[in-house]
Amino acid sequence: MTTPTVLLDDVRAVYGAGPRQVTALAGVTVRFDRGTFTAVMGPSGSGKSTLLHCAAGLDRPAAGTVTVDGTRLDNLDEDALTRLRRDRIGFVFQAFNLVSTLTAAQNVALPLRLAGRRPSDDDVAAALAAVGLADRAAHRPSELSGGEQQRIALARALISRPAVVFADEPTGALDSATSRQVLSLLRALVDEHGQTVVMVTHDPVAAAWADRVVILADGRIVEELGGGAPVTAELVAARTAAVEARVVGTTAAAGSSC
Ligand SMILES: Nc1ncnc2c1ncn2[C@@H]1O[C@H](COP(=O)(O)OP(=O)(O)OP(=O)(O)O)[C@@H](O)[C@H]1O
Repeated sequence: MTTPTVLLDDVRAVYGAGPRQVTALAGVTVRFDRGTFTAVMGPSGSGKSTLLHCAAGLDRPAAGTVTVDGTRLDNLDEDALTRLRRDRIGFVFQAFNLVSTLTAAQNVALPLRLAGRRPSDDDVAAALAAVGLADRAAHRPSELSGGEQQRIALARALISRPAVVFADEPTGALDSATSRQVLSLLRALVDEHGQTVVMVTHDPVAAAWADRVVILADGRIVEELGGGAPVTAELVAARTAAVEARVVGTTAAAGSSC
């Protein structure tokens, strides 16, 4: 059996306290194996971002354990957790992707420099070329489009080779051609470099690039697609719509009993 790159074991996450407490994850157990590409889907509010944040060590779960690359995150203090995130985890998040004062090349080199390893200019140039941005090396993030910024984040993941890349709606703001570019780069991280990718998305077409789709509802995994069988956009759309209908049905039934 392969060792999971990321393992969540009965993870619970809550926000707030008292009557306003919200259970965002109600006991999630899931593994992401090395060299696999998983899409995480589910209705709005189902816990997708919370799952990603817990798995990436950005939030600490209320209960349960998260293991990344063999290290249990609950055993780490904040400094060790920061180092693990920097060294072993790649982020393709729209909110905190790139450092605005650094050029594209400097942003690509940043995680390795912080880890005390200085990538050569050639390595940085090769990573930028791989994402089609060789001619943008000296640009700052504000001088790049949203899609180009996402690709810079991917170039960073190419050069620092983290154990796992977490992507939160990486194609949410992109046109379909740029989306395809970003998704094929994520696919290449898995197929050509044996890396592990976990991507939250609402888009069945994006999810169809993954090997496996995990569907959340109300903080629980309610369905998994893939695992050998092909994941098509049509199948993903049908299954996510069915889950959504069940959630809406449950909410309507709960509402009508008040
Ligand atoms: N900071 C917070 N404070 C209180 N509740 C929160 C907070 N963040 C998320 N929640 C709640 O936790 C639940 C899960 O939220 P989460 O953001 O993980 O869902 P999501 O599936 O990513 O949603 P979306 O698709 O809309 O981004 C929701 O009910 C949400 O309202």
